[in-house]
Amino acid sequence: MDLRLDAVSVRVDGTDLVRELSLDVGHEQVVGLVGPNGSGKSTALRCVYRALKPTTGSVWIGKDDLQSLSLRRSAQAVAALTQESGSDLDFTVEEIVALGRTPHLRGNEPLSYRERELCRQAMEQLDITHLAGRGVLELSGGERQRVLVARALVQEPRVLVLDEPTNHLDIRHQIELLSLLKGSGLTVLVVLHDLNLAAAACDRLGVLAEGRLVVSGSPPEVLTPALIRDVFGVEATIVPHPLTGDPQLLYTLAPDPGHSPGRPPADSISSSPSSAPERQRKTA
Ligand SMILES: Nc1ncnc2c1ncn2[C@@H]1O[C@H](COP(=O)(O)OP(=O)(O)OP(=O)(O)O)[C@@H](O)[C@H]1O
Repeated sequence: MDLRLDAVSVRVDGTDLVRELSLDVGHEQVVGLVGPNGSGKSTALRCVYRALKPTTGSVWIGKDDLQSLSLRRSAQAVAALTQESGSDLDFTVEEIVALGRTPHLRGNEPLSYRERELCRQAMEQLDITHLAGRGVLELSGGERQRVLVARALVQEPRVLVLDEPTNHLDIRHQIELLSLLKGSGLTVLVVLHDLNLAAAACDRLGVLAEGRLVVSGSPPEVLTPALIRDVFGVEATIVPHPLTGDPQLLYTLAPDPGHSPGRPPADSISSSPSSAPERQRKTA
């Protein structure tokens, strides 16, 4: 097991944000953490990249209790792409990507040929080579997100954690990023909101609600209409993807009898004499 959360609880100001969360991520597995807003996903991830210390329970990287590692060793072992990552760094893309090697370097040691090659490959994989000389602060949200993923990859971590990495990405780059994670050979714990992409990209899913793990297992085991209803309060029809067999969720927008898109509200229709027959035809 590369990553193990063992009965992790986080209590802040008397409130339990995460409650006795146990979750394993096997070697080279991609595990998705899903759940409603405020269910504790980011808080759980923070315990893995040491931004938070669990109040009780522990996080294991291989055979090591994370808290027993030096900060340098845990920075070598765990790379994180978070909501806060790199928002204040005024460097070029190339420089930011190279920063991923920092935990492995001593002092001002320059990058080796192999490390420079690693940076080049990561930039190519993330489709940012053409941005190499640009300042990150002038990039779009999606471009910056890809730069940060490249930085995490060059870190060559044992475990990669990502908090909503598809934020800001257009659909092509979402698919490319998740395909990359799936085929990367890295051990990955990733928070995702898009359940269809999560089903396609992840070997296993863990579902959080109110800080507790409700269920974990393969996407077809976990993603059932009953679970989606109970946890998200949403009705979903679930069908197998025609090509891959992965479960895919279909939603219907909540009906609003008074107003449908593209039409004025019902009140304004009924107040207009000329629209009365039209309305009768539609309701017949
Ligand atoms: N430092 C803090 N102090 C107090 N409450 C906090 C703190 N950090 C987070 N919370 C609360 O803990 C709960 C879980 O937050 P968290 O960010 O882990 O949820 P999440 O599942 O990642 O949500 P989202 O999907 O909206 O990103 C939320 O109700 C949040 O308001």
